[in-house]
Amino acid sequence: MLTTVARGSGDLVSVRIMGQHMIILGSLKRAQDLLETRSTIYSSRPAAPMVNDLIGWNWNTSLMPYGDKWRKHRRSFHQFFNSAVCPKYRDVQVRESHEMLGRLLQDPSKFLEHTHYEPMVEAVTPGAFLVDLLPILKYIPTWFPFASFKRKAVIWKQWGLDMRDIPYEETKERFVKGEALPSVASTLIHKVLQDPDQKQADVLARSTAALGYYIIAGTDTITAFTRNFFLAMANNPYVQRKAQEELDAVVGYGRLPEFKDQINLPYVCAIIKEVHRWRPVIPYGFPHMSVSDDEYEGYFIPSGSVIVPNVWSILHNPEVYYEPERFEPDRFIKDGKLDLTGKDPEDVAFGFGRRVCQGRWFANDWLFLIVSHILACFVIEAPRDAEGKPVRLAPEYSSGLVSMADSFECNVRPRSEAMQELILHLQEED
Ligand code: HEM
Repeated sequence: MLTTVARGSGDLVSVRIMGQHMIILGSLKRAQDLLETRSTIYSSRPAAPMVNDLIGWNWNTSLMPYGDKWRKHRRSFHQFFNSAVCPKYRDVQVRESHEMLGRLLQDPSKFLEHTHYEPMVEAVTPGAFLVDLLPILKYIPTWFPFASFKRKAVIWKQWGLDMRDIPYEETKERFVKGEALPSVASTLIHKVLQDPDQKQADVLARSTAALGYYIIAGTDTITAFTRNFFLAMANNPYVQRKAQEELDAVVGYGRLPEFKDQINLPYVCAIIKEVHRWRPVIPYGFPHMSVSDDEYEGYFIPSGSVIVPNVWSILHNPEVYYEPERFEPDRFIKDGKLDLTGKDPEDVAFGFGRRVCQGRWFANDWLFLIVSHILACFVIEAPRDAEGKPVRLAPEYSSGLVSMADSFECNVRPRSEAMQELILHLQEED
C-alpha cells in the first residue's frame, strides 16, 4: 500500500512515500543552501535497482552513489569535458551541425526525426518502476506475469552494454593496428595499455568513453532542448525575426555564425537561456540523496532522504521572471547586452553542487550551434488552421526524468536561396 505524508509548505516540502523521506526544494535559495553549501551531505544518489542492478548501468557516473568510485569516474570524465578542453571538439560539432542543416534542407517536414530520442529515459526516472520503491521485486523471475519491467530490463541491459562496449572494442582494435583516429576513446585506450593494472583501468576507460560518446547523458537532453526551441520559435514569430535581424547584422549572409560571433549575439544567447528557463528539460530535478542526518531551519532531515530540486518552480518564479509562462528572451537583455544577474537559468537547469552536469560546456557549444545555425538558415512557422491563422502549438510532454515534447507539426523552410546554397556548399567542403 502506497502512503504519502506531506509536511511543510512553500519552498520546502517534506514527503514520505512508503517510509522513504523526500524533500522537495522549491526555491533557488533552498537548493543552494542544501545542495551547494552543504554538498558534503547532499551529493549522493538514491538507490535505483532498475537501472543499477537490473539494467547493469552501475558504470554510469550520473547514477553512482557519492564515494570513491563516483569520484574516480567523475575525474576521468572531467579530463575530457572540462571548460578548457571542450573548444577542441568545436570543429567536430560544427561539421555535425552542417550535416544537420543538410538533412533539414533535404526534408524539412521531418525536422523532429533529425533529432534522436531513446525511450530508455523511462528507466532512469527514479520511481518510474515499482522496483525502485520495492527493491525485493528484482528477484522475481522474468516470466512472472506482471514482470514487464524485468523483460524491458533484459533488452535495455544488452542495449546499454552494446552501446558501451562495441564502439570501445572497435576503437581498441583500430588502436592496436595503429589506425585509430584521435578521440576520447583512443586517448583512454593508450593510457590503459600503459597501466600496470590494465583490467581495472579498462573498466574505468570504457565507462568514461561511453559517457564521452555523449550517448546517455547528452542526447536526450539535447534532443528535448531542440524540440522546445522549435516550439518556441513557431509560437513566437516576433522573437524569431528579432534574432534573425541580429544575425544578419552581425554575421551577414555569406557564412554561418561562428563561436567568435557569440559575444556580439546577445539576443540569440538570450533565446538559449530562455529555452532552458521556459521548458527545462529536467523539470523536476535530478534527485540527490543525503548521507547523514542534518538539521535545516528547524527541520530534521534524516540520512538517506531523497532531495529533489523543483527546477520548474524555481525557473517559473514570477518574482524573478515576470510572466513566467511567456517566452521572452528580452528578460535577459539590459542596455543591449546579456544581463544574467541573479537569474541565469543555467545555474539551475544543469543541476547543483558536486553533481552539477559535467557536460555543460560541451552542451552549451552544441546548443549555440543548433540555435544560431537553424535561425540563420531557416524560418520556422506554426501550421495554419482552416482560416489561415497560425495554430498555437501545445504538445504534451513525457513524464520521465528528461521531459520530452511529443511530436508536433511545423513548417520549416530555408530563409533564402543564398542560404540554401550556402548549406550545400558547406557540405561539399566538409
Ligand atoms: C541541455 C543539455 C543538458 C542539460 C540540461 C543537462 C542537465 C544535467 C543535470 C540537471 C544533471 C544532474 C545534476 C545534479 O544532480 O544536480 C546532469 C548530470 C550529468 N550530465 Fe548533463 N545535461 C545536459 C547535457 C549533457 C551532455 C551533452 C553531457 C555529456 C557530454 C552531460 C553529462 C552529464 C554527466 C556525466 C552528469 C553526471 C554528473 C554526476 O552525477 O556527477 N550532460 N546533467
